[in-house]
Amino acid sequence: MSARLHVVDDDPDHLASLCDLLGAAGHEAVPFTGAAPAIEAALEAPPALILSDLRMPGLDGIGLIGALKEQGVDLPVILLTGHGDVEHAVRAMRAGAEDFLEKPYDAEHLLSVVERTLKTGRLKAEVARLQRRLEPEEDLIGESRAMDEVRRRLSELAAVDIDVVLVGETGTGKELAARILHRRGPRRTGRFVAVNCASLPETGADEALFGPPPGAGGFVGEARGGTLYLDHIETLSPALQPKLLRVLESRRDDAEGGFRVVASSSRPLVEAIREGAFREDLYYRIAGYVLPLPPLREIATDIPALFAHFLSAAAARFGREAPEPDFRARRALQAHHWPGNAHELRLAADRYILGLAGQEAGTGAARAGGEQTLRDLVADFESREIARVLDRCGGNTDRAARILGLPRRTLNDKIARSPLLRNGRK
Ligand SMILES: Nc1ncnc2c1ncn2[C@@H]1O[C@H](COP(=O)(O)OP(=O)(O)OP(=O)(O)O)[C@@H](O)[C@H]1O
Repeated sequence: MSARLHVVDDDPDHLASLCDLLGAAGHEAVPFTGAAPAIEAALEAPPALILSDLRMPGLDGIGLIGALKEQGVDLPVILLTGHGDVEHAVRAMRAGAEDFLEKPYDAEHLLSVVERTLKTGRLKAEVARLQRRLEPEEDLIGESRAMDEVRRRLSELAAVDIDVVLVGETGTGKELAARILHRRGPRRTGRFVAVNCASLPETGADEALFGPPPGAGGFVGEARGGTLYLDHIETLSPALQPKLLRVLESRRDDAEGGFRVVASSSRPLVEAIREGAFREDLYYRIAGYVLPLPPLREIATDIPALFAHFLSAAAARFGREAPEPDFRARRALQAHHWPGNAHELRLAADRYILGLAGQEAGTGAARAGGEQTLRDLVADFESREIARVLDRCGGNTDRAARILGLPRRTLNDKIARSPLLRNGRK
């Protein structure tokens, strides 16, 4: 199949003969006598591949690959190296060259390498297209000002390929945000490797992270060219912190361009630093930008939309009808504290769809056939919230009423009406 190829060589005779050869094979070969104009042209209209000499005055072939990567252009580049120039060939491959050819090259061999690379490129594009269709891009839901701001920041940060620390309570969408940073950034063709620092085993964590030869395999190796998501980094053991620091420092000299780090923490890392639980030098390696994610109670206007999203997902998962939104319960949904944020809201939606909302709490609100209204569901949450606060206050209804912002009589009424609370107070 014919394709448009960019050919780069500072020697005009070589350049002309390469273009002739590729043209005779049915391709459109566009000549460039230096890396800089080739990069500019590739940014404007990316060719199917670039065939470039390695050694050129000014920016060489490896510099060309680096510059394209930096600009977020993912293109296969084949480099032409001098005969027996093993050191440069190795550097070329490490820098991310698709392949290399030794000069003087055999015309047939050159054409077969070009064809193979074009075929791989077409397959990759097809796989990416199918993947996009199978996994429609998820975005953060919410129309509040705070959520708007988070989405805008994420788009800006994704484009500049900076390391980011996401700070937020459990279920505030940190992992979803990290995936968005990866998917919209220049490393999107690399892998997104998620590591939960909280579940790294005491022994063997080293190997899992860094692989057998230091820095070669493990999660860190898999993430090369992509994004390493360090979930719950505040829990990374003191023994592993200096090791991670060393790996991150060596990223700078990594010929393959290293990887992007997105870390998440459930509390501000500066707090952990103050307590001596987190290394300050490690913090300054990863905190290119610190983005806080708001808890649901601070973006209460977004709760109904997110709940509706989880309801329709649950309905699809359990093969049930998605219910009509019930606006009467809107305020009550918004008044709940949702300490588990999206995780808790998703479970609530599951329970609602399965008709389990009132039953579990013993409020007696559940009806047969999954017919509870959102009101029942909210009554369930309300009872749980009251029980939690009463528990914290040692059963003192005066104090509980103050914390809950309810008149004491209203609280007593609610306790009298809820079997869960009545039983709890016996
Ligand atoms: N604003 C949002 N819009 C759409 N989906 C959301 C939103 N917030 C969270 N979710 C979804 O809720 C679930 C939990 O979110 P996620 O795993 O990203 O949270 P997290 O902060 O990483 O949690 P944890 O701290 O427990 O690891 C995911 O399925 C995520 O897609």
